[in-house]
Amino acid sequence: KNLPRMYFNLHLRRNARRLVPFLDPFVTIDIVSKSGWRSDQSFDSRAYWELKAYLTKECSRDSLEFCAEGAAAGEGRGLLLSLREGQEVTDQFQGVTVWWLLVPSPRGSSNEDPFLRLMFPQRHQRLILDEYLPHAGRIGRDNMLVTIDIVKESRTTRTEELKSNDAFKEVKAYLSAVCSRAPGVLDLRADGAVRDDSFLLSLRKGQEVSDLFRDVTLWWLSVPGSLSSSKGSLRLMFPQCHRGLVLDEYLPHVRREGRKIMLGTRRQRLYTNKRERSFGPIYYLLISHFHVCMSRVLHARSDEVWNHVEFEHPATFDTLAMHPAKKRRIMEDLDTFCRNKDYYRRIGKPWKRGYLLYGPPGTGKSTMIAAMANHLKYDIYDIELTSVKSNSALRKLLVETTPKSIIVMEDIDCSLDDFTSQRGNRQGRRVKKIKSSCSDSDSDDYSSKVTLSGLLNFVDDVLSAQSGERIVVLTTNFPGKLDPALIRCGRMDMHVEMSYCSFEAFKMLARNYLDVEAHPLFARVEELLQVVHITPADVAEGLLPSQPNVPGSDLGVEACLGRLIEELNKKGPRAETQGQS
Ligand SMILES: Nc1ncnc2c1ncn2[C@@H]1O[C@H](COP(=O)(O)OP(=O)(O)OP(=O)(O)O)[C@@H](O)[C@H]1O
Repeated sequence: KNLPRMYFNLHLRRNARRLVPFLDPFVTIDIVSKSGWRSDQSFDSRAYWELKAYLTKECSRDSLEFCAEGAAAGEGRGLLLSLREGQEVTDQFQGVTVWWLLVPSPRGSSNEDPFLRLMFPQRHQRLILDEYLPHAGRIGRDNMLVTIDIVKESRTTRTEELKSNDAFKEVKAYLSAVCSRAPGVLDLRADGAVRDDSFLLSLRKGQEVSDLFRDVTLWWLSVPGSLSSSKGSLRLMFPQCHRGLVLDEYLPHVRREGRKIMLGTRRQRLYTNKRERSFGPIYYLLISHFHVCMSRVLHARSDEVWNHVEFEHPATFDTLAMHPAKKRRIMEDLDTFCRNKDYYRRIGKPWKRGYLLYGPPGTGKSTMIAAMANHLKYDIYDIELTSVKSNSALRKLLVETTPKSIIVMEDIDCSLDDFTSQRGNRQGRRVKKIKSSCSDSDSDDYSSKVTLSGLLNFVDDVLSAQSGERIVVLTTNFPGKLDPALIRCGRMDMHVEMSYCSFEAFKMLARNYLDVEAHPLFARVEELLQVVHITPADVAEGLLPSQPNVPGSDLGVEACLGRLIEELNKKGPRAETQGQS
């Protein structure tokens, strides 16, 4: 009985559906990936990529099937989910339903990319064209991926040569920390053991890791280098809507943290300037014949103006024997300098500080420099001025120094052209202690043409123009001989006298060398130190225990103190005038 009614209903519904397009027809818009009047002049259609990014964001809520893209093919997991070819999704806008379809490109078409097809009822045409599409474009734009490549090497503006990029090193160090806490990243490289007991983790080529910053997920990808371009890069990817956050906050944060990690794990270095060699006429003849290739060789060599070794001097402010108040003042001065980057910027002063250390030989000037470097974890650049042939060579040396370094010029009174009378007898003695392991320091030619005015210029101009903090230390045995311009306040901000051994300094040396705080013989030593001038170096020599394996034994201590008292008696009060010329 119901059969005719059922048949009638079905028939009615089917025909009614056929009628709908006539009553309420659909509009179809195809958005292609390339546009242009001619096929050979096509260019990427911005609308296509924006709408694709929009669909990625909006449709990922309900859809169950996706295509994952974002990073270039084969370069990792990617960030953006997108529709599969032939897949259809719906979207709602102000109560209106629209259909999106990713249509494969027709066979034989010049454009191989699929295109996006939008369908909606014609009666909503104005709403869709005037409001929905601009709205979708805006959201899509915000979700398009921005990529930033931090390259391993960059070109210097001065010489246009490739130079390692500091930002790359900092990002790599930062990512090392990210990698070590990312549970999903299972294959890591542990390269560059920077301390005896630690490794720097890094991504393998093509590997990705995500990082979370203020609730925003960002992705890093290690991009291999190519023959034509650089040695590779680290690629940062993030949605466009976070551009401000990434550029203004995240990247500076990455560099800051990376620098901290590098500082905590790196080894300090001691740099010494390479000796410049003079060339004879045959060399110049060769140059004229093989100009192009030789100039390349020379150019490659010209950047290597420094030799370096790892800096492992054990001296610290704890082991440095000097009056405690004076020592504290120097340490506070160094700490204040390091902390006050913003202050220096605010008052328009370059972030550098000069220290003049003066005093007789053996009073601890070199030891003080090593203690400063160890305290601040800075590198040392030791400039042997007598091997620097010209003012321009000195400029190059200073330009190549890095931030967080102490630039040292020892025995400055004997090193400049303006002090020629002194040079011969002082050379050879000066570069001895903290860089004894460096092979390139032997020197037999003292024909430096660095002038005082050149030095003043560079300490002021070159170092002031560089970014990052630098400390300049000059040492001398004869402060009275130095040109006042060189040591005036602003160039040498702090003058530190390294004096003969006081009783306070002696007690520190006794504690370090003999492990004793007090002893009956101390009273005699104190008496003698009031009238005898002896350097800490000589005291240290006297205190070296005769039985090094038993530093605390009474016999050892007694014998050492006795030997020192003998030495002091031998020197006698007349020693007061020595070394003070
Ligand atoms: N104040 C000090 N505290 C601890 N050790 C010292 C001190 N002064 C000197 N010494 C010891 O004496 C040795 C020589 O000292 P140092 O080379 O620092 O003196 P200097 O003033 O730089 O001498 P020069 O003017 O000859 O270069 C050091 O290796 C160190 O062991």
